[in-house]
Amino acid sequence: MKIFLCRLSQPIFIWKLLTIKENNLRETEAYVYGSLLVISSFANAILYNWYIFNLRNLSMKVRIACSSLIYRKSLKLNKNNISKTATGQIVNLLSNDLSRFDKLFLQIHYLWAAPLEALIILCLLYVMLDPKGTLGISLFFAFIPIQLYMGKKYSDFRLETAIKTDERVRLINEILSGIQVIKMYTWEKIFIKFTNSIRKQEIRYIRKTSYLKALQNAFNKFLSKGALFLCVMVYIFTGNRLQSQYVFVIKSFYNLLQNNMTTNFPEAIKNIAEASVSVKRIEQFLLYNEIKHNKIQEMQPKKGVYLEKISARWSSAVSDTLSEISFEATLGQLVTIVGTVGSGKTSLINVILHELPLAKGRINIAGNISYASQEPWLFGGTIKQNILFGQPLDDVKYEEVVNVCALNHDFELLPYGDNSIVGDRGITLSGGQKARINLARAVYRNADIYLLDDPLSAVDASVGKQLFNECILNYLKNKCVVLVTHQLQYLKKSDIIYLLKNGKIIASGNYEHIRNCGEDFARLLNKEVEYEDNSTDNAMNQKLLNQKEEKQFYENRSFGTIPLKVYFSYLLSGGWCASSVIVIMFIVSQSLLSGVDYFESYW
Ligand SMILES: Nc1ncnc2c1ncn2[C@@H]1O[C@H](COP(=O)(O)OP(=O)(O)OP(=O)(O)O)[C@@H](O)[C@H]1O
Repeated sequence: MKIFLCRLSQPIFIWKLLTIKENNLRETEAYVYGSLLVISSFANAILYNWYIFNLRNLSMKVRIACSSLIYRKSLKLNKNNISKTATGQIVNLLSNDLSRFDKLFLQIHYLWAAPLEALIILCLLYVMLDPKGTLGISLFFAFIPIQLYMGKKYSDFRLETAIKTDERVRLINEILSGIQVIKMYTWEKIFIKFTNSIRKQEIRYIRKTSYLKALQNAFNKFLSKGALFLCVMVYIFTGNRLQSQYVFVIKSFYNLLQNNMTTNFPEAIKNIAEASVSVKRIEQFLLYNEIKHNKIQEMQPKKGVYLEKISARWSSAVSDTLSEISFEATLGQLVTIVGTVGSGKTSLINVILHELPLAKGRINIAGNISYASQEPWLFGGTIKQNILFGQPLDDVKYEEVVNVCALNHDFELLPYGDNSIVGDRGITLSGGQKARINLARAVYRNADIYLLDDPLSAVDASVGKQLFNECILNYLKNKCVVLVTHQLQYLKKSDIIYLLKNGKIIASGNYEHIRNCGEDFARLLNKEVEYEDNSTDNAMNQKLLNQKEEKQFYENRSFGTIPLKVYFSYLLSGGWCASSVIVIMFIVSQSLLSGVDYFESYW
């Protein structure tokens, strides 16, 4: 409000100074108005900067608060919803969507301040000069519905762009995380095609937004000059003699309007429209279901996992992934889950972790859980940090875990042992090494229940045997261990085996019992062997095929600084014709704008 008063008072003081003679003002009064003009300009500068500083501060706080909200939410999402939310979407929410708040806060007050200011200027012109002086302002008001319509269009385009950006960022993330595989199989061209096609769709919406922006800018430029022109013409054609003070004061009022009504007001509408899309996207993300942790029910005699006739599905569109499953694993037991590929073993582990919500049945987890996922996950840091995962270092325990997970030999081979950095610009580990570090992280954590999802698949037979005997059978002997495996040779040592088929338990009990209860178990054994043979053959064939392709595909690589021709090709990427038109239009429009200003001063 104070800024408002400072800005509006300036043309009034200018008017008073210009009409000294007509109003027979004394010299001291002229000094007073002159000083007030300087003071109001100075106060305006100070207050405006203070206002912007506070708004930026506020928008920064809101952005940080929302970032941490999204971050915390992403940690609480259950797996079902994580699969709906690609990493790309979260990255887009954190970067693109939240950045809309910065602009929104800077401009939001113009939504009410600009029309109010226009209204006050309308009254001032009416009182101070002539009713005709107000005519041009009506042009500003006439354009408000058009600007609101454009705001709506901005919001539509923003939503479409955001969806396409999500897709593109997700694809790029996947390409980056799997770049080694892509390069190994020489799939670069296919992925370049995918990326280009998604990028093209994204650019289509960005282009529409840019056209709208250009149209709005053209409107705004026309509006400010057109309003002044209309006002002056009406004044002359109604028989008045044009005086310089009249033009000067009207122009300074219209300059204020030009800033607020033709720049800040439409920007405010555009930013609100874009931010409302971002708010909806963030809201949708925050409303995703979270992992629900059941309270430990102490009535169970022993710590462990108890599932009673549970059914669960990943999405309502598919049939039950798991149906009518009763499962029990208690402290001191090694419980093994076996079954063909896709039979629901990992899904069962996800039910225990509360990642997959139950459709039916009861679940009771007594004790805390440590989990080693089927796909090893490592973060950028040392191997030691990956194993400790924030837990305090206990040297003896750490040594033991490294031993039982058969990592000692690997540490000897690595340049800095367990202090070697993995991930970005660090060393690249083999699949087996990653799997064992993943297992070591789970084992190092002190828990009652250990859920180990197929940790023995990525290692060779002798290391697998060592892991099973030393880690699972010996080190974790007093714990409740739930092991998912395809390695049927280890089943003899299991206390209970659950045989899964199509999401149902078709047999459970000890090894002898399972072996005698039907032919499924024997068939499973044979299938596993067949599958492994086929998959090896397929991998070999694929490799040969790719080696053939590799002969035709050469990778280009350059060194040194970026050559000038790269900048030129960037500038001309829209085509010679479009690029030349842009340059010519820029020169012409700038000359016209400067010409208008020159003509105004001459006139
Ligand atoms: N995150 C997920 N979102 C949606 N569906 C899933 C998800 N994880 C698994 N499924 C589906 O659930 C079914 C069972 O898969 P699951 O991974 O549990 O099998 P599995 O027995 O562990 O297989 P494998 O031996 O290959 O690990 C499959 O049809 C799979 O497509």
